[in-house]
Amino acid sequence: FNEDRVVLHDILSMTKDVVIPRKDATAANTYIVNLDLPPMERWNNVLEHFDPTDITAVVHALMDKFFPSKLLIPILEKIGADLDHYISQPFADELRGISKNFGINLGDIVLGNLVYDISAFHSGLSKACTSIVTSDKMGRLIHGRNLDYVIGKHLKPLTIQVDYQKNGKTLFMATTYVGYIGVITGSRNGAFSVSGDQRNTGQLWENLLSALEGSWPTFMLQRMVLERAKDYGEAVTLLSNTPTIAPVYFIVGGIRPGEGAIIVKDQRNLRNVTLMDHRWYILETNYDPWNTPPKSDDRRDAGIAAMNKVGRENMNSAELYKVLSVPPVFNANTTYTTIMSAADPDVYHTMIRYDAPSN
Ligand SMILES: CCCCCCCCCCCCCCCC(=O)NCCO
Repeated sequence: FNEDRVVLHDILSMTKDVVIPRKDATAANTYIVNLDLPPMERWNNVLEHFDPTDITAVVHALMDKFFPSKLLIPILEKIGADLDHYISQPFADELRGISKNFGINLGDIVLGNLVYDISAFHSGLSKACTSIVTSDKMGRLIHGRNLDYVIGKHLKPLTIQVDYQKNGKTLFMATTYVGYIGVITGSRNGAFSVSGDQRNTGQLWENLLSALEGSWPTFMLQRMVLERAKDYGEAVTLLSNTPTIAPVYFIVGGIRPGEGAIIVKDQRNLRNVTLMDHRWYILETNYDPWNTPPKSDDRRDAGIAAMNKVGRENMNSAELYKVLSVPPVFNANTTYTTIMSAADPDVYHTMIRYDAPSN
């Protein structure tokens, strides 16, 4: 019966008049995280709306993907539970709080939060993600990103916006998956926006050495910078000069014309910074700006073509969303699209891409 269904689906797809119904993209809900609360309590307000077993399922699915040997999982969980060696405060206690208050294995929650740092190195694993900082006709900067990742079917229902507050006021906005306390996408009002794209270079042992030397878990650094940096310049300096466990591309947008940067990082050191300057947009996927992307995964040229087709005169949040919806920039692994502008908090918007093309 299942085989028949697959065949029928294929035939219908080939018939031009028949439209296969697809799910629609859905706006992500926003939850407040109060940074004035003790770290152990900060995430209660979020986690109480979700089923903790969904978070454990995500971690196990990720481990299955990256470390297929089941024997490794309890060992990795044990290493993860020893978190004070590689995670500083308040992050260590936030993770303890999530574990204790919601009955999630501490090793699991730690591993889930370090999955980027133990999987971003030179490997044949699939990659995808696109970040764009662009100016519109008026010179206002808008920052858009697609977060593409494996196991999207588990991650989409856990996609949320977080309003990080201090003294009852928003300090910065972020988009994340429930249980993931680092920031991969975020914007600090009146200051800067930032997104991280995966960079697969170097070897796993370099990540491990970097962790032993006390480097930052990559996306906890992004969150720290959103909490501490007062403006675009300070953000670029901190993101460029702080050692991370894994290599990464940090894409930063500011609030003034020309304030855009692609920061290329090795495990410990800064590799290169490309500034926006007089260009009207910058675009990064998962390849070094000075290299040609592989033919098998050229989201860069597809994105550039889509941006140029819109043109600076017509660029706005809706058009940027459309650019991020052009295949293969938009692909089977796209979990969410966020559009943000540090100059205007009302722009911040995340759509969960239930409408992504299937594999
Ligand atoms: C306990 C937490 C559960 C959720 C874990 C989710 C982990 C998500 C890690 C995402 C890392 C994103 C990297 C940047 C996006 C990108 O470039 N993707 C291409 C690689 O596939």
